[in-house]
Amino acid sequence: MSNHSSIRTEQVEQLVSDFDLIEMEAKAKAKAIDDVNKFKLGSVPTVFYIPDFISISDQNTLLNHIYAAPVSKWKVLKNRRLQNWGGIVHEKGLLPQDLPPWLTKITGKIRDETSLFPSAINHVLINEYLPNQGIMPHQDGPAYFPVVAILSLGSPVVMDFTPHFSLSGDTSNIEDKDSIEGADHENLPNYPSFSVALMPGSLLIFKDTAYSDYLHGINDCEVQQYDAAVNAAEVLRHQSLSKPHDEDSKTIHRSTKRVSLTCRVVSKVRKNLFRF
Ligand SMILES: O=C(O)CCC(=O)C(=O)O
Ligand SMILES: [Fe+2]
Repeated sequence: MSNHSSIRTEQVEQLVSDFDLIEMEAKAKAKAIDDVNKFKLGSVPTVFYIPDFISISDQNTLLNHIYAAPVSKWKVLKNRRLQNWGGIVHEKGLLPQDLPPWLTKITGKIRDETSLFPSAINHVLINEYLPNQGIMPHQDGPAYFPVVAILSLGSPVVMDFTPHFSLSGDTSNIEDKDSIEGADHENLPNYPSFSVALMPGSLLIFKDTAYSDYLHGINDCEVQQYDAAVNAAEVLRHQSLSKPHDEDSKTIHRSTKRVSLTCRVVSKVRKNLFRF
């Protein structure tokens, strides 16, 4: 074989292997999308709840890393404590800091197994709540790509979603616009209020309308009703595996701390302090 044709053979082999790789990646992505679609919850686009996303031993390892951080890493707020990882989020973008390996292990798994994020997750907020603490209904800031993944550790809680049209400003898909001027948003059939119970080890992801037209929050009560939760059966399954409970009352007793990891992408990343 001449030199020429062997070079060409190598190029063809390289192309074939590149093509195989692209095909394998596309197949893996399609499979991840198929898999995550099985975990869609409720009627509002789009909420996913993946129970037991990480094992109990991985939950403990994560908690050990979180509590190994220096006390100064905690920012103390009135109703919770939080650690910020990945850098400072400014209006104009992220002043980035590398995530530690114990966090990239989990953010990489979230991205690979869901295929819902456009690029590597580069920001993680860790919130810690005592049993009587919560988070006010809010919408996540505009700096984030509009998909959020929340990994739960420790005590279960109920997260409430309530519609808030004025925040999104996009009412194009609502037929009766006059009706949203009034305060009675919650009765619009396409925008029901709903709750999701967040059990330890689970991953909640929300995007689309659930992200843009809803507020999310956690009540600051030690005892929370979960009968209206769209995944109420999941709580029963989880509780029957652990401790005795009162099935009739459908309540969660928050007996210990809850720790959550809010994982997001800040698309605009600042290269240095003064330029973008
Ligand atoms: O702790 C949670 O589950 C929610 C946290 C949250 O909404 C946020 O950090 O924006
Ligand atoms: Fe939030």
